[in-house]
Amino acid sequence: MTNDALVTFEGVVKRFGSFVAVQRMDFEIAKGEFLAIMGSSGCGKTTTLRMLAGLEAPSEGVIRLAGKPINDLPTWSRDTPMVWQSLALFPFLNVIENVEFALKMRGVGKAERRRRAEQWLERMQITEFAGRNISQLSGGQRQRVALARSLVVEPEILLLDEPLSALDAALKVRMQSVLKNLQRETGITFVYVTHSQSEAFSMADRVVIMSRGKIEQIGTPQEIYRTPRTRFVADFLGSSNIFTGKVAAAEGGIVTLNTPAGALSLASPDPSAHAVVGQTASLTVLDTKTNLALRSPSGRDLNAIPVRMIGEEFIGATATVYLETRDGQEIRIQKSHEELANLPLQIGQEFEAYWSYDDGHLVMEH
Ligand SMILES: Nc1ncnc2c1ncn2[C@@H]1O[C@H](COP(=O)(O)OP(=O)(O)OP(=O)(O)O)[C@@H](O)[C@H]1O
Repeated sequence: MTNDALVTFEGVVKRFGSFVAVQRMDFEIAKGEFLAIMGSSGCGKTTTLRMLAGLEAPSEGVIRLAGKPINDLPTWSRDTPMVWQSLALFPFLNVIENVEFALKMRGVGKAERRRRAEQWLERMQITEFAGRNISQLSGGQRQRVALARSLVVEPEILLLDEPLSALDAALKVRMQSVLKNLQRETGITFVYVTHSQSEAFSMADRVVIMSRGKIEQIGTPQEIYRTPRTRFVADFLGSSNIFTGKVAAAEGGIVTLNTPAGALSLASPDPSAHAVVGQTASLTVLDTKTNLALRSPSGRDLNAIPVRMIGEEFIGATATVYLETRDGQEIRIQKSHEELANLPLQIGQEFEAYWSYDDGHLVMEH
């Protein structure tokens, strides 16, 4: 365990009967870190959080909090305070009483409770609603009351399970910055389960990507986005074009794959890259790094493949152009409107899609 680890999962497995919901997890959460856990439905995110909260006991392995095993310790009897944010607000208490509630349960005196609750209402900019009933609040206001109620006890860890899922898009974005600032200011460790890539990637210091009870990758948003470790991660993020084939050559820092779209190469920055000739691998290239031209571009160290346009989509300042390779694979490019201004974007138009060897990333099949 490293010195700044607040939580460690050591060989943690969770079974429900014969079903394995979480397979051997080994990872650490640093003190003060904002960690997001993502993955498709049913991959074990909530189960992982519930084990951390003490709501489920691991079937195998050890979970440590500040060095001490907590496998069988209920949440309330731990030295390190941890709160579960998704508990519903009490409808029979008003806003400030909801926020005071946890302090009351901890035996904090009336005047002190009120003072601390008021501070948190102010911090969350909900002072004006102090006397209102919960039913008289909007979704975003309720969410802020719930956060104030969780944070007023100054926990060391806050566990959040899809806290923004019920909010509309604009409010979600606002709440993301509220949450991120709050986490930064308080230094409280946040463990945040979400389906939303934009939430995870905009707020978290590190992201865990899970699939079928297993950690596929854990890293900073940048690392995961640029260098997905597995094909699953690249597919799941949906921001790369992926070409799968067999390794045809791997020398001089260049790896070449034979794919149905043609021979494609990439510069492998890691000299010990584990590319083995004959093995199945994928080349991933971000859709923002894939370019489009009418004619095959000249230049060294470029991959170019013939494609035909099959659709386009405009969202805000960027456009996504959908294309099909000669072997029928769909790929995508994402660019600003200016970057595409000189191209005849019409369904059926033939183009060359191209990108630099340096923008390719190798994913070996495991
Ligand atoms: N108490 C339980 N008994 C049996 N199976 C369970 C139990 N709790 C969870 N599971 C199963 O374990 C798997 C992981 O569930 P979990 O709730 O952790 O997934 P999740 O990643 O949070 O999914 P979602 O994103 O849909 O909330 C699922 O297949 C689920 O059906």
